Amino acid sequence: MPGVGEAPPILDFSAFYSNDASAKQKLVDDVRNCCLHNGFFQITGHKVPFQLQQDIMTWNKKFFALSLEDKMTVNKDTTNTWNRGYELLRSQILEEGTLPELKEGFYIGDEIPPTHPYHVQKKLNSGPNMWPSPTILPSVHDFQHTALAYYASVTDLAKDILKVLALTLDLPESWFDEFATGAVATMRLLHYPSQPPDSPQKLTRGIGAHTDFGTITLLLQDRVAGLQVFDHAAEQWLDVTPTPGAFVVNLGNLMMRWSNDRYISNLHRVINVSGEERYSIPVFFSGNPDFVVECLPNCRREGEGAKYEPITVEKAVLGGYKDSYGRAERFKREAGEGVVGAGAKEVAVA
Ligand SMILES: O=C(O)CCC(=O)C(=O)O
Ligand SMILES: [Fe+2]
Repeated sequence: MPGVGEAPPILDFSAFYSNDASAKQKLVDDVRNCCLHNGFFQITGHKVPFQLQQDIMTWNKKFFALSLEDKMTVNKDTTNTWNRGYELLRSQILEEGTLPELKEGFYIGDEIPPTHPYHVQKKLNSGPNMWPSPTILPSVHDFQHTALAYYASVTDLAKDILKVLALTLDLPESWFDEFATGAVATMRLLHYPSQPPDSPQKLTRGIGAHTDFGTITLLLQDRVAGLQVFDHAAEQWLDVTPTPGAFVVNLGNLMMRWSNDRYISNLHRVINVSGEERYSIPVFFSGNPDFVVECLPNCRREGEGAKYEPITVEKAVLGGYKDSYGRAERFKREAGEGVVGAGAKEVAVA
């Protein structure tokens, strides 16, 4: 169990792929402890190639180095309704009362053609990606290839983590397989400029304190720190220092609900006061949008009932979307800045 005031531990996930039953059991026990404690852990020893992690991070930097005008050609608010493409700096406020967040993003998901039933039926975040044109980005092919290979590799890892989560609940390893088939997941490339020295410390955020809405999130950090996790026992924010090759894994609100609040979806935030640009890539794994989530076995104490009604993944995730963009828009209107971008939506993917 991570002690009070200790950052999420780094667990060696290779035990999951090994034949060493006691090492595997230790991994399961460690993951369970983290899920009960604050819903955060880190993993090394996974199968996502280090080179692929580096390549996608390089693309993250190259994409945000494009001019604003070029990035706006794939603006997510004007080009589509399924949450793909570029998100402007200061579009979101996840923490009420703070300033619009100092981050810009680029949303990528499974390459879903317009004829796919998910797109036709307007399922959660489902449709074609929004890639910059080759005139803007001559090597866009390599960007697509790298991003989709990374997406596939990380969503495979998410499915393996779900197998471990099943074992933590004394369920068969395959318990989440049906839920994970036809799963929707979204990744976002994120760029956090360094906070200007004159910006008010207490109100400035790269991303405000929030919990994620999906099932699990797998986050890759570049070398610049800034992510913090709230430790309720110690009542303090803990730094999650970047470790090369490691993923930060956290449970989202859907997993907390599914486990009858036994497992924790925890508050986290980013504040970048490093003086350097920060880059990160979260992948939010939601699950099959039509799958019905109802209280998992082994998650009720003696005599305790299910706290929540059964709900589809899609409904749970959409219901969790906060009005953070609306909040940022309102803030800007009230500050007399006018609305940036056309019609930002009242939804957030976090
Ligand atoms: O950039 C990070 O380190 C965290 C991002 C995050 O929490 C989110 O996008 O939900
Ligand atoms: Fe998050």
